[in-house]
Amino acid sequence: MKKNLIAGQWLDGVDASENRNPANISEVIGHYARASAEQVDVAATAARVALPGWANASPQVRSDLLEAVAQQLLARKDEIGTLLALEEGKTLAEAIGETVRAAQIFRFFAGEAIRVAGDAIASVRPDVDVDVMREPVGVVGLITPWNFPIAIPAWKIAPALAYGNTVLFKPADLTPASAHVLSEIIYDAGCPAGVFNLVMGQGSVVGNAISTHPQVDAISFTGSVPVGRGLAVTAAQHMKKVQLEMGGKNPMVVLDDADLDIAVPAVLNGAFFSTGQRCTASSRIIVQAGIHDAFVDRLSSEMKTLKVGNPLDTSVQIGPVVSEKQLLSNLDYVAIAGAEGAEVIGGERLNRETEGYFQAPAMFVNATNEMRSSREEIFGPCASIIKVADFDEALSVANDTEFGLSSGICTSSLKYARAFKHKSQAGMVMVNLPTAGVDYHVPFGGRKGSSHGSREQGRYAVEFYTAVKTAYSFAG
Ligand SMILES: NC(=O)C1=CN([C@@H]2O[C@H](COP(=O)(O)OP(=O)(O)OC[C@H]3O[C@@H](n4cnc5c(N)ncnc54)[C@H](OP(=O)(O)O)[C@@H]3O)[C@@H](O)[C@H]2O)C=CC1
Ligand SMILES: O=C(O)CCC(=O)C(=O)O
Repeated sequence: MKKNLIAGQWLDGVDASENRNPANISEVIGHYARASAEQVDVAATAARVALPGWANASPQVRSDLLEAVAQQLLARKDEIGTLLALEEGKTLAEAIGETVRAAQIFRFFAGEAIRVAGDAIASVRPDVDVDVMREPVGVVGLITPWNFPIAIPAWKIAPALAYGNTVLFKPADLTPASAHVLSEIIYDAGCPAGVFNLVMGQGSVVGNAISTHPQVDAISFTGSVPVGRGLAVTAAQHMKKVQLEMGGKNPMVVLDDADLDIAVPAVLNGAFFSTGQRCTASSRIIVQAGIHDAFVDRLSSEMKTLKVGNPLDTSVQIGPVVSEKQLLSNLDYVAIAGAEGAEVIGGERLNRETEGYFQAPAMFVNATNEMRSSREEIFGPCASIIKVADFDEALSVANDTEFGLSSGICTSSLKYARAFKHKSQAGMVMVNLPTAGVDYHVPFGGRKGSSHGSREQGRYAVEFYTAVKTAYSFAG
């Protein structure tokens, strides 16, 4: 049984989750303690008690801790990547890559910890100095999803600790193993008791207890739109700072002048890699009429060659869907797209040597942007192909969505690339690149229904994880 870390102690929970391999559902990866609301209370109190010590610790101490975590993640990337692939189902290469990305994030924020800066601004009054300073927000609750079970925790925990906050971390109940290893590494690196608390368990119990706890000052969440919206309301009721990263229905535009050698791999990657389980996945492929048929032919023939199977087999390109619930939901959307009049290519459940949640990638050709399958986030390896007449229609369809996380365009025209970068209503815009797969050191986030609050990652994370104080002093 893997335990929670509360107030510096590894503690049992009230019950436990059973973590199973989605590529081989008879294989149990481990049992993970689920905390109670009372244990969340103990963790929150410990985080509050630990806050002054950590907030006032030398930035070098915080930096050294984060660097030690980065080094351990790098040293153990193959072992952790294997565990991650086993519990979440992404391929070994993707899982090791995600572990390295987590290490790079910790290393980046090890640097940021010693670069916290303010402003000295001239006062409008004589002999008065004005200093704008950044202080920790306080106790932060970090609630993360299953699809990036080590990178998303890393991009919340590392800035939280770098800027002097104390942490309550709740990973997804479905994928606690990578989060648990990361927590052990943070503990072993010498993090003081109460500064970092791991509280595993279900969202309805542990997540709810964190988001309503009076000692928690701020909540950073990544996950679904309904839960995110609920957290925004709860945060407002409790006057907590909140940051939400939610869904996407990300468009990839392919213009007549696109290079198919760039566009097809970009769409294969953006739509189907990581089994389509990325909030940045390309799920609406908006293709200009002149290139449409050639693009669809080539995409469908290359899609059919993608090898779906056990993520530990290094020749496999697409691992299983994460859970039975998610697979059934994906299969429903495949049926919906067909019933709505799209021509469905692929998308069926697949049998492999072991019993798992395997699904063939799917294209919904001749889709329209009005179809449910083009409007709702599926979160599986499924992409609608929508034909348009010209750039203006492509842009209008791309922006016609409640979401606004990432978007992309494949074109050889500087004019259209530039126009798309400026007019796309998304937080992240890609030119001749997949909509998914972002750098770790630049801002991450979206607009409209995709995100709420300030940006994550890179130097922009300082906005969420610090509070600004303006200090006036009279020296006359
Ligand atoms: N934008 C993104 O990056 C992601 C989007 N999604 C979208 O969400 C859908 C469902 O995925 P899922 O993981 O179930 O997403 P959820 O939003 O349900 O879960 C995300 C996190 O929030 C927790 N949570 C759930 N309910 C509450 C609550 N009431 N209060 C506080 N925390 C809560 C979850 O806990 P628990 O683990 O117990 O459920 C998990 O840790 C996907 O199909 C996809 O559309 C999913 C993952 C990432
Ligand atoms: O595309 C990426 O690299 C990140 C995607 C992501 O953060 C997510 O799906 O939650």
